[in-house]
Amino acid sequence: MHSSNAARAAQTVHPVPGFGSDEMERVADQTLKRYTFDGSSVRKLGRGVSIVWFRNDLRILDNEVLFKAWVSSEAVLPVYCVDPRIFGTTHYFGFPKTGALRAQFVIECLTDLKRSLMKRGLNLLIQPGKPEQILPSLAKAFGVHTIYAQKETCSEELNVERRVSENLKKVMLTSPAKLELIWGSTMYHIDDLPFSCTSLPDIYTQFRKSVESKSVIRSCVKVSKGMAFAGGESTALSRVHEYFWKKDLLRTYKVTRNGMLGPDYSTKFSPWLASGSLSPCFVYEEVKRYEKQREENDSTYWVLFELIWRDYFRFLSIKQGNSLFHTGGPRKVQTNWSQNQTLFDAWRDGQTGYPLVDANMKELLATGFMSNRGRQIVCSFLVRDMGIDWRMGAEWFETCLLDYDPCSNYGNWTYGAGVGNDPREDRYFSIPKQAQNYDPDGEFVAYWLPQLRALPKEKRHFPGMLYVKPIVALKFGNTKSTNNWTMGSGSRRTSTEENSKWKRHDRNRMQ
Ligand SMILES: Cc1cc2nc3c(=O)[nH]c(=O)nc-3n(C[C@H](O)[C@H](O)[C@H](O)COP(=O)(O)OP(=O)(O)OC[C@H]3O[C@@H](n4cnc5c(N)ncnc54)[C@H](O)[C@@H]3O)c2cc1C
Ligand SMILES: Nc1ncnc2c1ncn2[C@@H]1O[C@H](COP(=O)(O)OP(=O)(O)OP(=O)(O)O)[C@@H](O)[C@H]1O
Repeated sequence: MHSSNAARAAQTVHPVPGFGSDEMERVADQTLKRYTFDGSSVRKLGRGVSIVWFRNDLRILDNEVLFKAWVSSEAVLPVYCVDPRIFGTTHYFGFPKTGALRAQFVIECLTDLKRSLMKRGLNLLIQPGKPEQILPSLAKAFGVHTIYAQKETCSEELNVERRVSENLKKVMLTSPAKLELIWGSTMYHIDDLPFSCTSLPDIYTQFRKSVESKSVIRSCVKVSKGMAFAGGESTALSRVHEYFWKKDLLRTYKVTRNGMLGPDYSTKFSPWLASGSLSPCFVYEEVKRYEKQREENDSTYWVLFELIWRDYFRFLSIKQGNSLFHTGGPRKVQTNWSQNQTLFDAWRDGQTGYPLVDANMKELLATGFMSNRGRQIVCSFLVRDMGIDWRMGAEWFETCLLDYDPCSNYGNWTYGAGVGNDPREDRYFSIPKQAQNYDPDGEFVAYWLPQLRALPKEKRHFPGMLYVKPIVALKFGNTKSTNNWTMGSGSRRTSTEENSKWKRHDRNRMQ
């Protein structure tokens, strides 16, 4: 981002959570106190040294990896590897694999984690390099018996896990350290699913109903005072406190969640969930506590409903393997996507001529975040109105999103592109309808495109000559293309799209 843009963005973004550092620390300490016990009920049988390899689980609260390491050894070495591959490029289109904003967010997570660990007499070794090189040599140097880490599911991460194991055997010939991978990251534990991941239902609703009726969400793992961890996830815990308790927004989540502007229409938990600074089981327990103490309604349930989507995409990544990243998706749908660079650049830079799309893309660039509504709109616009290869959009999201997670990102993109596992998904988001329903006064677009603020509200979404010319015509709209781009050049058509009328596409409401 240019520095002038950055300065402008800094003035227009809301801090989430909106707490000062004192309040944040108080909330984090109080929350962790509730999740702390004296350790007397856990027998610490372990001997020797173990490594905790932190990956996407940058927290203390409800961290089973940390807990297992603690009970199974006398000394614990926490390590985070700054893998140079995450600063490489995305697979097909060569975007930066990690955009600057997510890199900054992860640095903040690490700083906080290190600070909390140090408060309690542990340290976090943050080492640049590949895990398969760093971990075996540390394991050898310290005579480590086990490396504990959270299990991942996508091939890049699985390859790293495999290489770590292989190198442990090479480097420690006589008694190699074990790599013990522990499930985490979802609300429903993989071992508690009523089916194996290979027979995961292809329809979300079937998955949800089945886990809701047959599985139980495990209690959070309690941290121990003896182990003396606390507070690394201060901002995450503060945000939960702020959203649920202080601002009392959980009560109305279901009616506000489709908003796009400001910090409070939705929880904004996703960056912390993705980096693992926040446990979804902790969020579940907080929802239950809120329901007991304040109110139980559709909104309180709906946060869990959304978290079950998150779980679903994680489990799907196991079932689908690399087909999740392939152009035809898990259903191997044959489509002639365009990779027209001019169209793609206009989308990426927020220069399409459609303020609703452009404002969302500017928000993504400036903040690393975009609302769920916005993501669905820009995804539909890219794949349906522009006919561009959905993987270009997905890889750009991979670069930019603070909450980037391969399963949720590629899972949602395959759905949006109509190549996901649910054959009923074929969704077109009409820009005029979305604008009318979700930004009727043009407040969102005027926020990110200040030049539109001077216009009357009803003109902000279709400012005509006063704004960038629309780069393509809408498939089901009445806006004329101004650069002679026609449906044939780079657009894709499927018979279902041609036949479908605009319908309400809120996936969640449809089910
Ligand atoms: C094209 C596209 C790409 C996406 N990429 C990602 C991604 O890389 N990482 C990511 O975490 N989410 C992704 N999402 C899902 C969703 O947009 C974000 O999780 C949500 O906007 C985050 O804001 P929030 O925390 O305020 O959500 P809330 O509305 O407050 O929801 C609470 C939590 O539920 C989960 N959740 C909500 N919606 C979804 C969903 N559709 N799929 C999976 N989990 C969901 C998230 O963990 C979220 O934090 C994507 C959605 C689309 C349409
Ligand atoms: N965590 C991840 N984040 C992003 N992409 C991932 C992740 N894990 C795996 N992938 C992607 O999955 C794909 C790997 O699948 P596969 O091994 O079939 O690829 P490939 O043979 O290189 O792909 P293709 O045959 O399509 O060129 C790659 O696109 C890889 O980048």
